[in-house]
Amino acid sequence: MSTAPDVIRCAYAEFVVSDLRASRAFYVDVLGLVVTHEDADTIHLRAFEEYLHHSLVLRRGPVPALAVLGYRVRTPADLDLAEAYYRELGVRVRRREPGATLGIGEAVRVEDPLGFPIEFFHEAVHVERFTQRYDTHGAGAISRLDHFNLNTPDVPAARKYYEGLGFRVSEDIQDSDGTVYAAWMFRKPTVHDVALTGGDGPRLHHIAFATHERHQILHICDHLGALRQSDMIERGPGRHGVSNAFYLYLRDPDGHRIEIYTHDYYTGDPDNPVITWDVHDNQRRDWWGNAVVPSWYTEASPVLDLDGAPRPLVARTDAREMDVTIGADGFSYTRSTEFKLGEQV
Ligand SMILES: O=S(=O)(O)c1ccc(O)c(O)c1
Ligand SMILES: [Fe+2]
Repeated sequence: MSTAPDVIRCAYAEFVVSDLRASRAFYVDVLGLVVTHEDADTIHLRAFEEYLHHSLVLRRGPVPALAVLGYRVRTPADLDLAEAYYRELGVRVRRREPGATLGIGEAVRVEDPLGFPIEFFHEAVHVERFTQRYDTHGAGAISRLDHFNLNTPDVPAARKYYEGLGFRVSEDIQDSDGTVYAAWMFRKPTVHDVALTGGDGPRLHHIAFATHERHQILHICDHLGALRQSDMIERGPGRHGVSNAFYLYLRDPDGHRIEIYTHDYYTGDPDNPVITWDVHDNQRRDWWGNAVVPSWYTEASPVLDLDGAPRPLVARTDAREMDVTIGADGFSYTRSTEFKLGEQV
């Protein structure tokens, strides 16, 4: 294989949304993201610690879907490496002129081997960093984009592909037969830039933004309650087993899943130990043993190809986590010698 591009981190996502006004009310008025640019068809948003043009683009369109996930690479020369690397993989590759993505320089956009639309870029417009603009932060201040979570049918194959890009595993979920249900992989020194969640794919399971404090997550819950929009809360708040982050999952007006996630832990040393969880450990997904709602396992956003058409799904053939345990409750244990029957839907 030719040399892979040097990926620094996950950097942005572009969602197609059906009602830009309703999406703006959620992402700006509730989540408090900063508007870098908006027009009749798009809103470009960033979180408070971000100084690149955007980390989320909302684009008005008929079919809510993921349009692209952006990874930042270390140098402009990495774009040539990306182009050669993906052409060698035999997938569709497009070079994009500076500004083809507003605020972003020259880029290479591909349909990766897992079926996801991925954009590699280096140059981007710098905008005001609101890190200490406490005059603008709400009580639910969001600091930055943290990770992507992807539904893909074959987690070991997806792990191998991402290892080829220099990503390392921090944690995973397996069973005693060696079936892998999920894996968390990183380039920046945190638990993940990308998580691979076993399921029919390619689908986007969620993107996550990080806050510094748990109370900021709790405020978002209270804010949604005050708006009588608590139905946007899908799962949590709670404490993850994997990653140890305090978490909340929201569904935006089109159903795109957004996680709000307190900072996890440092993974930057070369000997960072991998944590493997038993799929029957009911503290793996929620440290307090709370069940994972079924929709969290079954629902996700479709993804578009480079022509803007929704990608057909490939069904997972390995065992499904929801079949072997409902979230953190069904047929699982708190202490490995004491199985308990949880509720099964
Ligand atoms: O539910 S898990 O504890 O496995 C989990 C851990 C980290 C995440 O970012 C996530 O979405 C889910
Ligand atoms: Fe997540």
